[in-house]
Amino acid sequence: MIAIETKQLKKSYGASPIVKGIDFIVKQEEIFGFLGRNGAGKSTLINMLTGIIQPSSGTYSLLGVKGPNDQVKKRIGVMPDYSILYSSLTAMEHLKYLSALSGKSAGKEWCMEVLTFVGLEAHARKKVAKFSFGMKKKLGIALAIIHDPELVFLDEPTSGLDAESAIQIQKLIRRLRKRGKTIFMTSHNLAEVEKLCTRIAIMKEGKIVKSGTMDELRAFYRSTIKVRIKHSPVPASEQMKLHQWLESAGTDLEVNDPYVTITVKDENRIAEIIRAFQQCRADVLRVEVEEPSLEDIFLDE
Ligand SMILES: Nc1ncnc2c1ncn2[C@@H]1O[C@H](COP(=O)(O)OP(=O)(O)OP(=O)(O)O)[C@@H](O)[C@H]1O
Repeated sequence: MIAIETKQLKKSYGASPIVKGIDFIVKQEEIFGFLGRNGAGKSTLINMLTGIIQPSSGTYSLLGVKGPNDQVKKRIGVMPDYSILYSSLTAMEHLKYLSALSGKSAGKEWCMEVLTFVGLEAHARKKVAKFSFGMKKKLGIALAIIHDPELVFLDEPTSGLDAESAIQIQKLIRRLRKRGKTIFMTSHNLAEVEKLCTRIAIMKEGKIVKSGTMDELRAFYRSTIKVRIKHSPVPASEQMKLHQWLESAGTDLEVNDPYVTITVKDENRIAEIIRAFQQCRADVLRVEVEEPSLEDIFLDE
């Protein structure tokens, strides 16, 4: 079954478009990561999918049901912002009271099982006032799964955490998947989604600029090769011809004598470029090839 499907989902505030027509599909039991910088529109998207805000246009469905839909809401879990936690309540009280509020009161045993799952079993009776930030995030995940949902939304589950706590949360997310849950998470940490997610979408300024498995994204980026060539002077009579040829051979052409920089999609092009210089009676003195990292491309996109 398809866990999430959106079609041209949009959200504007006044005249400002924030999410600009998003189409994607998340299959069941995936950990799908939405990666984007601050302000890309990730939280706005999650808030639309979880029914907190209404889309301006477009449609979405969750677990095969067109949203927003109260019945399907019971089958999804949303990690709350830690600021909604009550400092005077214990972890156990949070689970009991908040599950009662949502209409399906959780028993003590089940609450304990969920707290054990997130690693808070020893802190069940501790007041949240005494919780570290990482413990609050774990309690947030516990609250998201207390009603045993099929699909779990986690908005920046590890942001602000130290490395060790982030790893604990990442392990927790993997274990959720092993239990058959579908996870939709946002992050601005490329290394994190690379380790954790089965597929990712890169979001920039309200649009998806690329999506796929990490292997697919890497393959795409590997096919982008930046070549820098140092050459001997090109005879004036040949310069125009060479320039025109180079323009057709790749993109981002920069000519800065004695260097030419060009981006090509296929490494066979490099040999052709060298031959083109020779045919124009110039020698290639040096070739430097740079394959950009995913991080470079992501930041440049
Ligand atoms: N209620 C609102 N009214 C007006 N603008 C808003 C509102 N909510 C969000 N925005 C704007 O929408 C843009 C996207 O915000 P959003 O929180 O979705 O981004 P994000 O990718 O989740 O970023 P972050 O990682 O910082 O949370 C921002 O420019 C934000 O100021």
